[in-house]
Amino acid sequence: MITCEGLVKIYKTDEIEVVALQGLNIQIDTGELMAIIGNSGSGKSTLLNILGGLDRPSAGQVKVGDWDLLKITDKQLVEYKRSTVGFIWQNNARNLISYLSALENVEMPMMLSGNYDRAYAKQLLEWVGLGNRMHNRLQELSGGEQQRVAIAISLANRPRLLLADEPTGSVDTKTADMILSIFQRLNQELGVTIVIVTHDMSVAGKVGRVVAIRDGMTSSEFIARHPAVGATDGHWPTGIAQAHEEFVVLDRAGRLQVPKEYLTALGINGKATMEFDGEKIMIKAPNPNQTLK
Ligand SMILES: Nc1ncnc2c1ncn2[C@@H]1O[C@H](COP(=O)(O)OP(=O)(O)OP(=O)(O)O)[C@@H](O)[C@H]1O
Repeated sequence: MITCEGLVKIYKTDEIEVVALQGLNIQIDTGELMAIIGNSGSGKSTLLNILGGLDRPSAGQVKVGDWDLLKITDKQLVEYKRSTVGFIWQNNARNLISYLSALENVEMPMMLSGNYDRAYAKQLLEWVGLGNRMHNRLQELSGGEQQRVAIAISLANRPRLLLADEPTGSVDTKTADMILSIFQRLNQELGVTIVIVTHDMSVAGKVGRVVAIRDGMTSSEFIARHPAVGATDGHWPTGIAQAHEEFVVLDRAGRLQVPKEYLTALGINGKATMEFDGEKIMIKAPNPNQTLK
């Protein structure tokens, strides 16, 4: 469903240029429930904003279904955002209108897009476990309940792709678990492709695949060994290691990212030696006794 190849995003502010994505590659299949994990500033939100049509890429390839987000016109982008993609943010205030009821909030995007469907709006609120609170005003709901309303809203226009930026960032563990269960159900029952961006390692154990981003590039990938097994201890890498197998990501040119800790531990800086013994490849610090002549 999603293909990014050599994706680049450069932010230009006055004289400073920030390269937020530097040739990122990622492939996400239709029907996946996956997470993108990375430290602050690694480029996660930038990627999500590009996939959501909120920001434009600088270069590279980015396709979502039939849409080419590099070449898309502004008019097509409006249509893309309305028809294909739903968004959930950590701070749900920007999705919600506090003086309207939960139901009215879900109906609002339906009205704006001309697809008003009260029965579906109610069904969505049932799905997120708010069947008995749908007539309450938003301001009468807790933060966790509001976040669940935001999930219902994001699905109002029946998007095929749901993008969630730190959806569990401002809720307690119990609510976070509930939100992730809702995602699992929506993914299984509606077949919505769901991409979650987070630095919350406990999310990792509850999705099929985790892609780690470092410095604006995909670095490694964790695939669930058994989709039903979820790490609940929230620890990285132990929790994810139990449920997932780790792979390093290689781009088409054969480039990979070696974790900084490994390089530091081996004192590798700038140059390394590489050996292939027929089965494995070994990267070592250059031998200081071997000087180039
Ligand atoms: N609008 C912008 N203008 C300039 N630089 C930006 C802008 N948005 C993001 N950046 C920079 O791009 C880099 C990647 O930012 P991004 O928000 O994508 O990271 P992130 O992984 O989502 O971080 P966090 O977890 O803290 O949200 C950072 O260095 C950030 O400062």
